Amino acid sequence: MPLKMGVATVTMNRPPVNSLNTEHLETLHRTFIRLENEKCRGMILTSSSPTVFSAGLDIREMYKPELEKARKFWRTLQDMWLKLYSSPYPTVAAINGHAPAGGCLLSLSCEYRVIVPKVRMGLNETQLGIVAPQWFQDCMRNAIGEREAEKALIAGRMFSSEEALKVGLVDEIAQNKEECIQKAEAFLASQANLPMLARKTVKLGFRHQTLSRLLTGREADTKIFIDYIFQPKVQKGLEMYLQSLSKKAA
Ligand SMILES: CCCCCCCCCCCC/C=C/CC(=O)SCCNC(=O)CCNC(=O)[C@H](O)C(C)(C)COP(=O)(O)OP(=O)(O)OC[C@H]1O[C@@H](n2cnc3c(N)ncnc32)[C@H](O)[C@@H]1OP(=O)(O)O
Repeated sequence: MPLKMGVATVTMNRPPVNSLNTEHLETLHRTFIRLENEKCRGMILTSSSPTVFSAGLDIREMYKPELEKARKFWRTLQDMWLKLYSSPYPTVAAINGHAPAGGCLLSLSCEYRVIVPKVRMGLNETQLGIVAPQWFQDCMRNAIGEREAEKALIAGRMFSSEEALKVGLVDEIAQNKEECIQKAEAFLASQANLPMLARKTVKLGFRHQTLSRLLTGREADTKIFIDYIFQPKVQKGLEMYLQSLSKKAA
């Protein structure tokens, strides 16, 4: 996590696809706490993979899990997201590869998004026969508005880079990762002279409702997740999806 002029670049590096397991989520959470403590002036979130930003939640964490491990997984995801979404410093996602589901959530939790061409992003859960949790949905709604979010979530739509720009899911398209980082740095530079306290107060004002909804209902949210994934039909669906992903690799 190099810090240049107080700006940190956080590069996710969990090959092959930066899927989010408990350990990876803990690392991200610790990183966001550290950046806050070190009074970081801005953060760029990106990936070391040339083709994938993040494949979202690690499906193996939800397939035939032990109860306590599944609870810990979900609470760690909540912790990581609460820290990122409420960060006092400006945040940019440099989306240098595909960003389905939880990968899309990570980018939606940043304030500004730059994407490279020919990749896809979106909350595709419906297409997998699972449901994007309420706070995932809220993040999409906050980014693109009620009507477009409803259409996208019902369909589990994956947007191309160009479609994402058109609907406002991302702010800019860059030609490659290098330009993506340059544009991310330019956004952070544009924020640098704003009074930090005023800036973060306005940001939290906009995000307060979405944050409170999860903060006040964390246990209920965890219970919904546990009850949902332990259903036999959901487990069957996850099994088939995992098989289809590894068949693709064979
Ligand atoms: C409103 C009220 C609601 C109430 C109800 C709520 C209830 C809650 C329900 C539960 C919520 C669950 C939320 C889930 C969110 C998620 O994030 S689910 C994850 C969704 N992710 C995906 O669908 C992405 C799947 N992956 C891909 O599409 C592709 O891998 C890729 C486009 C990202 C990259 O493609 P490519 O580079 O060609 O790599 P692959 O060959 O496909 O994969 C390599 C390797 O990685 C494995 N893998 C891929 N993705 C994942 C993953 N997400 N988890 C685990 N593993 C993954 C893949 O199997 C390959 O493994 P092997 O090499 O075969 O071992």
